[in-house]
Amino acid sequence: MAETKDLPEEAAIFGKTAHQLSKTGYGPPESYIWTNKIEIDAPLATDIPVIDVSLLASSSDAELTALHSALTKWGCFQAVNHGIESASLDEMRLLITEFFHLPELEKQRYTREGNDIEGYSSCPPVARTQKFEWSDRLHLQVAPEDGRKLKFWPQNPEPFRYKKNAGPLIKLSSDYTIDLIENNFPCTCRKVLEDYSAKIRHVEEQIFRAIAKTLSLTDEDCFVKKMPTLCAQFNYYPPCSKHDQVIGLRPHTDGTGITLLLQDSQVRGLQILKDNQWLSVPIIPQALFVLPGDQLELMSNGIFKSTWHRVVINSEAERISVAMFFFPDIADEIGPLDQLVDEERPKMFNKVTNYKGGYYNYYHQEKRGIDALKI
Ligand SMILES: O=C(O)CCC(=O)C(=O)O
Ligand SMILES: [Fe+2]
Repeated sequence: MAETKDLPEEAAIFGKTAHQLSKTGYGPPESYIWTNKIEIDAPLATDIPVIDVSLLASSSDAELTALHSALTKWGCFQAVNHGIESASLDEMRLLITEFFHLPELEKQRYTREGNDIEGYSSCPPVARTQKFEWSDRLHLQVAPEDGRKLKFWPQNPEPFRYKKNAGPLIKLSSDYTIDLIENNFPCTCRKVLEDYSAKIRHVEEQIFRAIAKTLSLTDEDCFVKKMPTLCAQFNYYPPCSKHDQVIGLRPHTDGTGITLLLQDSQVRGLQILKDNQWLSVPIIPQALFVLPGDQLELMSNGIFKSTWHRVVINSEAERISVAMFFFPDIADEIGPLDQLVDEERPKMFNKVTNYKGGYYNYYHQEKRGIDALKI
């Protein structure tokens, strides 16, 4: 990429998103430059466990053992055979790409307000004490339905569907008409997200039931029942000429029960921290990358740990991802499950309500709120 000049700081940060900055032709402003070295080319974690969700659902002992081992040794896994067709995954990816390529004014209709988590923005809520991240995001609560803030749900990009079974996906505007005729409703961007959310909920339930089984819990639905809240976060990482000096997402663990992540199908960027080393997560286009969050660590009384991860930037190519976050209700008191506390494993954490509410305070400091709950 051509040499870039540095952009004057004030002009650079005033109301601009990472996407806008990437298009100026200047280098990233000072407030985006990280002083510590970022290993762009971290070794590829080729042996991240791959778990077959269909085998979990049929209670295969071998797969349940593999799941338990994946969660304790790696703290993450690639979920395959989860039942969501590749066309749906690609539809979601394309939808997100198209959203972030809408004119800035159009996207700004969905701008996040104040310290609200939901909406479109180039930074998460709460005062920033650290460097900015080279990414833009759209965060939406999907469930419970009565908590949706539809004003943040994009009406654009234009409704679309894709021609399936025709080699590479081709966007066909006429498919919209077909969809209208066949299904008698318009296939809006909202509808695509709703469809995807229903499918991903099903996957989450199968994974959580299997997790309960690996812990020999009496109630297989104990995690499922505790996670009524589903939020979608669409991430957009523009390319950056100084990609080894900026970060897409700072090191963090998710504040969720569990996160089901759809990665970009071509551009890598996600890294996990394993044994104090950053490793790059390979892309399996049809897989969902599963990360246990802080609240699973809490409920499992520390048997499973939330995993540190971050996102690095590519010098030439943009990257997108779709994170589906499953949370407990903020009014629900969350703590270690009784069945997982005994003399050998005494209670490790105090109970908490609204863990999510305090999450970003810790996030900006690269800390975990759960550590403050340790007994
Ligand atoms: O973009 C990615 O691969 C990871 C996104 C992520 O960690 C998040 O949204 O919390
Ligand atoms: Fe994350």
